[in-house]
Amino acid sequence: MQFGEFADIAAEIEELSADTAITEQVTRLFEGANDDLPVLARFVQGRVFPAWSSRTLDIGPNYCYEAIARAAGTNVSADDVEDRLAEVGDIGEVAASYDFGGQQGLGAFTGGGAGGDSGASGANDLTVAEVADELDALAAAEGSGSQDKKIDVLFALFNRASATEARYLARLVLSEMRIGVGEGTVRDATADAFDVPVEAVERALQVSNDYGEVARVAREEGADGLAALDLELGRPVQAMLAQAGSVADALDDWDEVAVEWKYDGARVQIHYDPEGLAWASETAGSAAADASASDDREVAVFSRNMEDVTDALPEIVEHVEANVDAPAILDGEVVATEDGDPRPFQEVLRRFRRKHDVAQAREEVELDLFAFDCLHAAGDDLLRTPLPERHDRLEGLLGAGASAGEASDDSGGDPSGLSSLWITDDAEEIADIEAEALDAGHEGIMLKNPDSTYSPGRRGKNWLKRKPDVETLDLVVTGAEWGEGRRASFLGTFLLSARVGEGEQFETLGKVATGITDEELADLTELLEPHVREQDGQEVEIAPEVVFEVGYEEIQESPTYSSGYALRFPRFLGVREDKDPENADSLARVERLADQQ
Ligand SMILES: Nc1ncnc2c1ncn2[C@@H]1O[C@H](COP(=O)(O)OP(=O)(O)OP(=O)(O)O)[C@@H](O)[C@H]1O
Repeated sequence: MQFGEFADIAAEIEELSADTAITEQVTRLFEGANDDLPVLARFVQGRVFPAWSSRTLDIGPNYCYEAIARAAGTNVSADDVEDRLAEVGDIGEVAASYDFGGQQGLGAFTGGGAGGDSGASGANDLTVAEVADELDALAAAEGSGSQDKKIDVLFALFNRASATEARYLARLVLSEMRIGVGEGTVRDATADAFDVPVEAVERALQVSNDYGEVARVAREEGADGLAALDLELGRPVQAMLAQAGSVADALDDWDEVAVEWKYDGARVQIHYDPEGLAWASETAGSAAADASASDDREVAVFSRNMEDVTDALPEIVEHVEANVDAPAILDGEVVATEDGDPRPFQEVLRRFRRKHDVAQAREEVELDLFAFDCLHAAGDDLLRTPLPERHDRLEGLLGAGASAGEASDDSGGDPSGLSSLWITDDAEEIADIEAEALDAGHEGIMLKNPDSTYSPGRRGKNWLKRKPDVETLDLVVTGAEWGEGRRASFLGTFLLSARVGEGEQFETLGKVATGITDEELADLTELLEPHVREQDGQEVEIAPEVVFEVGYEEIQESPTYSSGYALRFPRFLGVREDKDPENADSLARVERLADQQ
């Protein structure tokens, strides 16, 4: 297909606003695409490379302005281009505003690829394939003088472009296509153009992460071909994502909840094959130049954006080589630690970006892996497998540690890098796990549906990150209960009250027993014992003297307590030593908060 034809269709799509009309246009584009289909499926979204690829053009906007200026003529400078951009705000419009062509520089004839032998504009002879090849060559330029080479390639393309072609070329190069075509449009258009179920396209996209390849397979092999596409070791897939949610949501929706620590680090997807990553050797042609598919590595590590960060994380590579004993795709979090305690997650991101002196960076910032999921184990794709089974396979791969359903340990993981998973329907146990995670310096907990499969790229309801408490309450302790067993000498459960009026009266609204460590229990007992007024069996009445800060998920109307309200899932956050009962939260505030929910 001529690039001009693509540019005309892009211009038509840009004029449309209805999603259905846009999908129809993209469908027509795909139907008439011939060999260019994979490239068009990317270009129309503004992508030059497949979604799984780490490749970028790696050309700064200034170099692009420079190439446009050179193609526009001797009296135009990169600064002029930038000034015009500041005025109109769209690089496509700026590029389209110049009359390109006929600039006889070296670059006009040395595109570095297929388009070398044609000169002046107006010839309208740029093809989609040529543009793709030239951009491939541009991305491959590296080393000294590479920016000049890149400018030459771009100049040669602009020099042959009509105004409409230049508009979409410039936007493509700077990743600013913005014609209203997203991933969903391409998925639907692929299904419509080649008469395959949209679910089949969706699944194929999830496993391959390659819009071009999926469109080609849909056309040539139909639904069966799509069903045959599988995960490839070495080719990253999109990570499953989470929504904000509460323990109440989780317990209301599922019989049991799978609970994990929410580690404070950065997401990684690790591909491992002791025989060498298959995707690296199977990809031929331009894809072989891909940074993530260029050698016979055993381990590849990808960031949440599917950037290849393998070289920046040698200790993770070594860890996987030492601990994993079969081909695998692991999902997890890398955490920066110092003496076992997590450091701010920005330190991990800094390590991800590090290209030079990696050995020194490794000395400065220690990294630990917590693998919490597994998409492939020893030849089996596990996307359709429920979470606890995936976790069992993960445990099998890492060969040690805690397993699904086991009681809490105190590390949230083990030295092999396996993250712990607890399955429970007990809100108190969940709160304890959260308190441990927070104590260990992590972000909190993830709540996952134990029946859920792995859905790449989805921010669904099956993974909930527990919302931090929006509000906390400062409440007065007016009673307590002695603990049991090894906690028998400590006060354990604390009755909480809200203030009425100036603090002469208090009304109860809940009991808190979670979020408190053994050490804190001892301190709280010492603090409260002098205020005990009366004792009846295990229960004691306490004079209103001490104020607790308490988190909760919800305030419910309830006849159980004298205030007429009850806190759902209250958690102890600390003693407000700076507050007297007279400045504790009032029942009026509790009522207001309950109304606002
Ligand atoms: N046990 C875990 N399971 C899943 N994700 C976890 C876990 N521990 C830490 N995480 C991190 O939490 C993120 C889940 O939240 P979300 O999908 O909303 O990503 P996000 O947008 O990066 O959010 P956030 O900024 O809250 O981390 C994951 O991407 C991952 O990096």
